Amino acid sequence: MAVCSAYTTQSLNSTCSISTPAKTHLGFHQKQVVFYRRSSKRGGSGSSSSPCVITCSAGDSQTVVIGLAADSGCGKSTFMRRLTSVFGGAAEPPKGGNPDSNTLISDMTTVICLDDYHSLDRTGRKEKGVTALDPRANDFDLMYEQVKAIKSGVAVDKPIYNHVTGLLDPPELIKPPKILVIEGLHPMFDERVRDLLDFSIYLDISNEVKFAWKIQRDLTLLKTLQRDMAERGHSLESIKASIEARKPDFDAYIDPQKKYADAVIEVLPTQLIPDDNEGKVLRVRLIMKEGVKHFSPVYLFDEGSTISWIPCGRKLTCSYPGIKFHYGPDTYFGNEVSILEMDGQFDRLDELIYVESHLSNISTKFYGEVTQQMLKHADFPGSNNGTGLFQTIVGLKIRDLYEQITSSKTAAPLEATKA
Ligand SMILES: Nc1ncnc2c1ncn2[C@@H]1O[C@H](COP(=O)(O)OP(=O)(O)OP(=O)(O)O)[C@@H](O)[C@H]1O
Ligand SMILES: O=C(CO)[C@H](O)[C@H](O)COP(=O)(O)O
Repeated sequence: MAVCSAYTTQSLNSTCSISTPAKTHLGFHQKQVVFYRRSSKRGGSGSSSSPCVITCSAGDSQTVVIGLAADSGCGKSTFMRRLTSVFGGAAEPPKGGNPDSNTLISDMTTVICLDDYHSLDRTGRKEKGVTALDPRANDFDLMYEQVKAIKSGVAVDKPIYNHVTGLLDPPELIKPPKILVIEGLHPMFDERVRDLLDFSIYLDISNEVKFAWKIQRDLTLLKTLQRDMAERGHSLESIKASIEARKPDFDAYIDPQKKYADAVIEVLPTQLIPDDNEGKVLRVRLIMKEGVKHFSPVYLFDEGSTISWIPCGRKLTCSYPGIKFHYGPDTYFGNEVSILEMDGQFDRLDELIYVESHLSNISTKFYGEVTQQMLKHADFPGSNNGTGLFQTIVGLKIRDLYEQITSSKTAAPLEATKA
C-alpha cells in the first residue's frame, strides 16, 4: 500500500483514485489518503492490489528536521532547552496529554524523543536480553515513516515510551511543527531516517566525563532524598556497572553515528590540569563539517588558519587553570572539518562578550547575542564552559539554517515565475 504524504487533489491523475481516508497501522493522521492504482488497461474502475506510486506535493510549509544523537545522560535535554530558547518561547509537554510524555512543544519547535520508538518495553528487553541501545529493541520502520510524514506536513500518532513505568503507552498526536528535533540514541542509525535530516548533531561525551555527570546527577538525587553515605557508595557502584553494561552496545550502535553528524560537540577532560580526574574543568571541541548546505562553520580570527589563543588578561578574568582556545582545519572520519576548541572555564559570564567578538560566522542577529543567551541560562549545566558556549552557537546556526531553508523555498517559486 502506498501512502501519500500530504493531501492534495492536484497530485491525482487519471490512473489513480482515492480510497477511504483512514488511519493506518503506521499512525498517520487526518490528511493521510491512501491511493490505489486504477486498472486503466482493463478499463476497470475498481482498485487493484498493486500500489499507486504518486509523488505528492508537500504542504505549504515543510518541516525542517534536526537530529540530535547522544547516549543517555549526556546533555540532550539541556541542549534542547538552549535551542528552543534561541527560537523564543518555552518548550512544554503536550497540553492535556500523558503526563509522562517525552515530547516538548514550543511555538516553533517540537522535540520528540526517539525512546518512543522502543519496540520492546522494559520487561520485553529483559526477557530477550537486549538493551535499549540495540536496534532490535527499536522500530526503525515506524520511526522513518512517521518522521517522513511529519516532514511533509502530516500529523502522526506517535507511540510513547513511559520511562516511569517502563511500558509503551497509548500514542499521542504530533502535528507538523516548523522545526522538528528528533533526539535520542539513534537519529542517524537508519539510513532512511538519516536522509530526512536537514542537520545533525552528535554529543560525544568521553567516558570519564559521562561518569562524572552521572555521579553528580545521582548523588544530587540521593542528597535530595536525604539518603545516607552507604547508599551513595552503593549508587556509585551501580552507576559504574550501568555504564559498563551499556558500553558494548554503545560502541556498536550509538558511537558510530558521529561520523554522519554535521556538527559534533566532543567533551573531554581538561589538558590544563595534569592528570585531572575530577571532570569539572572540561576541554570541549566543536567539530564542524565543511560543505554542508546552509551551514558555514564558525571561525576564530581568520578562517582556515590554525590559531591558539589564551584570552585571559585584561579583558577576561581567568582563575586557575585558565582558558585556552584553539581553532583550525582538520579531518574527521575522512571528512574536511573545522574545529573550534575551548579548554577551561569562565569566571565571569558577562565577560564572554570579549570572546564572542573574536568569533565569526556565529549567525547572531545582534552584537552580543551569544553572551545574552548564555547569561539568560547561566543556571543550566555547562554555562561556564565550552559545552554551554558551543551548544548556544549550534542553536544559532540551526536558526540560521532554518531561515535559509525556508527563505530559499519561498524564493523558489518567484524565481521560477521570473524565468
Ligand atoms: N554541560 C554540562 N556540564 C555539566 N554537567 C552536565 C552538562 N550537561 C548535562 N550535565 C549533567 O548531566 C545530567 C543529564 O543531562 P541532561 O538531562 O541534559 O541529559 P540527557 O541526555 O537529556 O539525559 P537523559 O537521556 O537521561 O534524559 C544533568 O543532570 C547534569 O547533571
Ligand atoms: O538509554 C536510554 C535512552 O534514554 C534508556 O535507557 C532507555 O530509553 C530505556 O529507558 P528505561 O531505562 O527508563 O527503561
